[in-house]
Amino acid sequence: MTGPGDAEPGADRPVAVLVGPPGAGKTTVGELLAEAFGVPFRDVDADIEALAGKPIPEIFIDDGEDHFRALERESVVAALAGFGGVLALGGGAIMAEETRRALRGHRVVFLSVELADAMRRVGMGAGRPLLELNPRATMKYLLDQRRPLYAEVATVTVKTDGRTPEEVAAEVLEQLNE
Ligand SMILES: Nc1ncnc2c1ncn2[C@@H]1O[C@H](COP(=O)(O)OP(=O)(O)OP(=O)(O)O)[C@@H](O)[C@H]1O
Ligand SMILES: O=C(O)C1=C[C@@H](O)[C@@H](O)[C@H](O)C1
Ligand SMILES: [Mg+2]
Repeated sequence: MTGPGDAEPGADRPVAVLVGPPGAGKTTVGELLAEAFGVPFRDVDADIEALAGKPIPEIFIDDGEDHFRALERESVVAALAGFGGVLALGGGAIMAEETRRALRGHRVVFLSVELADAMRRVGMGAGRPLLELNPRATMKYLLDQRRPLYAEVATVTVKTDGRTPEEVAAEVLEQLNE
């Protein structure tokens, strides 16, 4: 059994790791879950920006996606080993086999979202370099390509379509308690 009362703020592994596509609500729901658990929230996208000293779109422009993915793999491994709160991964982190392997043994929550809600939430993809061009077709491609990988790493899956962040967070807590 797990639950808010069982969270260990000083622990060196995340209470839960959130994965899912852009617009799934990893950051929004992650913050709500951290509050419920009484632990800090951390977003690997923010760790990467701190490591690179610049925002994600600039990393893509200046250094390319391969360099971004290398920083991402490094940041995920560091966070999994040394952070005791709720951790959100970037939408594409699970593309790396190394990262999928590193997630084994962790409580991994897949926040799923289908095309219509994902598009409504990310709009024209501002601040998300992969979605800058043809956002709807790109999102469809990303969802189709990644769905099996999110499912592979997940210990819990929660559908987010048509639900508020609060409803999603409540179901995550319920499923983590089962
Ligand atoms: N369940 C929801 N219902 C409606 N809107 C939502 C929901 N979850 C998140 N949103 C909204 O969708 C947008 C994207 O959410 P958020 O940034 O949390 O997604 P994300 O999974 O962290 O995306 P990214 O991978 O790009 O970081 C935000 O404006 C947020 O307020
Ligand atoms: O879906 C993706 O590949 C990405 C999602 C974001 O969280 C960022 O990690 C970055 O924009 C790449
Ligand atoms: Mg986010």
